[in-house]
Amino acid sequence: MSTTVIKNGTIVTADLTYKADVMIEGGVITAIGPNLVGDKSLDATGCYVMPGGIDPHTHLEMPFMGTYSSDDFESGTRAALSGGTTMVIDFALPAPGQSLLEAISMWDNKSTRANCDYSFHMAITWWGEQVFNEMETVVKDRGITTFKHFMAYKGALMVDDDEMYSSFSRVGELGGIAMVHAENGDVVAQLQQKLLAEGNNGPEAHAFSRPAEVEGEATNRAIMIADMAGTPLYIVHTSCEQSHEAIRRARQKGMRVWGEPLIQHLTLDESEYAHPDWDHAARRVMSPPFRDKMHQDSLWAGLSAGSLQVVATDHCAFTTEQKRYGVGDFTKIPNGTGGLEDRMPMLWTYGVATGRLTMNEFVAVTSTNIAKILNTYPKKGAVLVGADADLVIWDPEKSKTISAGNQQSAIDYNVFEGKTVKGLPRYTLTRGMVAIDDGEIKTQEGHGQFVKRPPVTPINKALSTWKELTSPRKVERSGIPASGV
Ligand SMILES: NC(=O)NCCC(=O)O
Ligand SMILES: [Zn+2]
Ligand SMILES: [Zn+2]
Repeated sequence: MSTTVIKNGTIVTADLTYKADVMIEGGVITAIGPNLVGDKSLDATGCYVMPGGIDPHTHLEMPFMGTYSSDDFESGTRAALSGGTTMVIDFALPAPGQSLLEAISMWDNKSTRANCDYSFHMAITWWGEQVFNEMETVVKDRGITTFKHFMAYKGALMVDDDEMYSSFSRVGELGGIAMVHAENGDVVAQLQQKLLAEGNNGPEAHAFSRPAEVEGEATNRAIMIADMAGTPLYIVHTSCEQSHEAIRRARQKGMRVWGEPLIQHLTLDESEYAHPDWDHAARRVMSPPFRDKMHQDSLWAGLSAGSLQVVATDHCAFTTEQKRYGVGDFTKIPNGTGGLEDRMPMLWTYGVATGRLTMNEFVAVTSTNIAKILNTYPKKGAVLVGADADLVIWDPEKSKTISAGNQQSAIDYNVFEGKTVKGLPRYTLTRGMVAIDDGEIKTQEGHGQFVKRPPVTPINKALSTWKELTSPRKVERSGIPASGV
């Protein structure tokens, strides 16, 4: 088997920065050290050699709001690799009433085209004995250990507290992790109707219908339900201080909860919805909506303080034509934005270059933390001997201005249009294969493999041990008096 050596670079991991070469053979890292010699070499002079990004939140070719998201596993993972991301985790989404296993086989079919490795989360969109039973197969046979619950999208995907508690309890029993889209869907539905009745039907009303309070309330509720059910909880797209505050407070009390801000919420704000061009505003409609500077500062602070752990995209891209389904009624605008290609360069530019994050924190929040949470570390998220050679050779001097005209995503606009980023991949490697070569796309459709993830992480073990130790105990009494009646 031939060997490749990445030469003259500086390795940056979540905890170390040092100069060394990296040897790759058969898709894995086989040596790290000075002066390595291989059959081929990649020059990393002036670059950082980092674990490829892992985006734990994508929706590729997902049926949603009467249409399908426009990036599929081919274009989506091509966009990912182009921006230095080497693994995505997508959501297998059963229609209410549909078998979980049937939904997974639909996702299996779509994902055969992936250019990089991937895994799935399972969405719980309804509850019943069948779901309860199938969850075991999902975890044990399919290696899918994370279960997402939508607290919003009333009448479609939303589950109620009763269903969440039942499902969370089952997730805990199986050694999995519960996830939530935390917004109070009942309140959102009422606000939407009120706004429409008042004639507020433009895309800006989407943001009015989803204030930070609906997110904060739902986040806190999900955390308390998960703690009572004894399962670790991952909050997707944490967008505001109210939600961050609930996560921070719970973590300080020893509860097992993680928060995931998106690159969009960190760098784009609510003024986008006030844009005079309907299309501009509608293209940025997503849930939760973009917030103001106070919320953005809270998210950035959470990443550096460690109260928020992961930066994702929630990549769910719709074309302008699809967004126009909602002309005259903002509730019909398909919710979602793109970001797969831009997450890493945007976070580097607005995070590392501004001093909000160290390079090591950048690696932690784009790759290593989520690899650990999802129990796929150190196969993924690491520069270590034995790890998959999912690597990005990051050139801090390379820059570009983001434009839909030269992006990989299939849609006709980019929410970051016009932003200049400095810090881009010189090479992106997926299991040792060079997929991005100094801007040239060399991806290989179908190269991506499904990554199974074992249940019962160290966090699951610790939580279940603690819950068992502190569970209610019957008081054994010797002399119980006769009943008084
Ligand atoms: N976030 C969003 O608006 N669309 C994708 C589906 C979801 O994650 O809620
Ligand atoms: Zn969501
Ligand atoms: Zn999502």
